[in-house]
Amino acid sequence: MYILRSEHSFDSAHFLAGYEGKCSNIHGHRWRVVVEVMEEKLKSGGQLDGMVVDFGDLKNDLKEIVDFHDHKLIIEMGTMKKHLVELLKEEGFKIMEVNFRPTAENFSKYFYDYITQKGYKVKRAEVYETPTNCAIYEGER
Ligand SMILES: Nc1nc2c(c(=O)[nH]1)N=C([C@H](O)[C@H](O)COP(=O)(O)OP(=O)(O)OP(=O)(O)O)CN2
Ligand SMILES: [Zn+2]
Repeated sequence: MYILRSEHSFDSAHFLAGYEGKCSNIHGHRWRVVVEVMEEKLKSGGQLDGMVVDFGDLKNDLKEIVDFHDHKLIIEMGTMKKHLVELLKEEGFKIMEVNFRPTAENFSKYFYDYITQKGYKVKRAEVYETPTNCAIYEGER
């Protein structure tokens, strides 16, 4: 099995509604997203000869989704008063509402699913909240 690894990072704020402790407050991370894609066989012939996929394509696809989250406040839908969210948006703050609790675990599956849907055979996606804390999602294959 051949495995390629690519990574990209984004800076964003979040909070964990219902969490007791400092993470219930809005705070930020430099989120590091690492994905691995795999293939049993390398491409044969042409531009992609001897490759799993072109690193450039994987890098661009990962960057596109990761950059979309950069410098935003990411909140779980329904966990902040609607009018407060609207006011913040009116003030020009970038708020991104997601349908999951924004934990490293949920983000790892979220990025796994996105890259899979882009057509890659994804082995795993890792999301680092801090340099030493990381969640991993691996598909069942
Ligand atoms: N299993 C998980 N546990 C926690 C998650 C998570 O996504 N999955 N997230 C958080 C918070 O987002 C928090 O920001 C992380 O805090 P902490 O582990 O305390 O990390 P710090 O490096 O900021 O801690 P210091 O002690 O301040 O250095 C919590 N748990
Ligand atoms: Zn956090």
